[in-house]
Amino acid sequence: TRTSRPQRLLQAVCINAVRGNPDSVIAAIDHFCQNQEWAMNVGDEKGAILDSVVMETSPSTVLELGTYCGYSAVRIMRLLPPATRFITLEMNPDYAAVARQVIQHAGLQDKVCLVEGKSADLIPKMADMFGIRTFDFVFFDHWKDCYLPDIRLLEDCGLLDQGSVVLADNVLCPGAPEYLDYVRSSLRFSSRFYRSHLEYTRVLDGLERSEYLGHRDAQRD
Ligand SMILES: Cc1ncnc2c1ncn2[C@@H]1O[C@H](/C=C/CNC(=O)c2cc(-c3ccc(F)cc3)cc(O)c2O)C[C@H]1O
Ligand SMILES: [Mg+2]
Repeated sequence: TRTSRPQRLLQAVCINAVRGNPDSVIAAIDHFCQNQEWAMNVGDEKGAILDSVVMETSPSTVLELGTYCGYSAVRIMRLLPPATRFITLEMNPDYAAVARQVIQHAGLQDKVCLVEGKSADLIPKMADMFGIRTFDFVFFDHWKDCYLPDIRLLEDCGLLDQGSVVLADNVLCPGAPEYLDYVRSSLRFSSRFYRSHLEYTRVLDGLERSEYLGHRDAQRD
């Protein structure tokens, strides 16, 4: 049977990227998506914003929802020290298999914990499974209608602390309107929008950075 797009993306990494060099893995994926086949990686333009938010947060614990091919896992972990706890969740076993190999090619397999399963099932188990109390940084890049239920779930499970940062991809395209309304109206978050473009295109998109302010009540009227 034909290979899948993620498998062809992995092939491009194996051929064009230098083993153990995360920047060459990122460049190989961006080149493949710009010149061969579009794929839903956060990409280089929004990736640069992701990099800056990660660096200013300098998190010790990181959670990513929606690994896909591992592009953002490599982007995030290439910036952080080996002691950082990085957990990424992926429900599709075929995508997870590709992501493991992309992450391995980057030489980051010892820093990344890829867990297969659905975020709603796994988030409540994070504390027990990994001994993690709270996440300093969370990257949302999974199904867009899961953004709102999952940020509520993270709050309910006590996995956000004062100062925790949640960065969400695609808040304009494909869009996450209910999620945006929630984080922008909640007194428990301080949010700001980073205007950018849909990966590898000129279509408008952006990232929303929401900082958790602590356990407060009430909704902004
Ligand atoms: C709930 C849950 N738990 C664990 N993994 C989950 C999950 N929901 C999705 N996932 C995994 O994340 C990945 C899914 C990501 C969803 N991302 C998207 O749908 C997505 C779509 C576009 C896009 C924009 C314009 C267009 F014309 C076409 C597409 C661009 C992007 O950057 C995206 O992230 C793969 C999936 O298995
Ligand atoms: Mg995305």
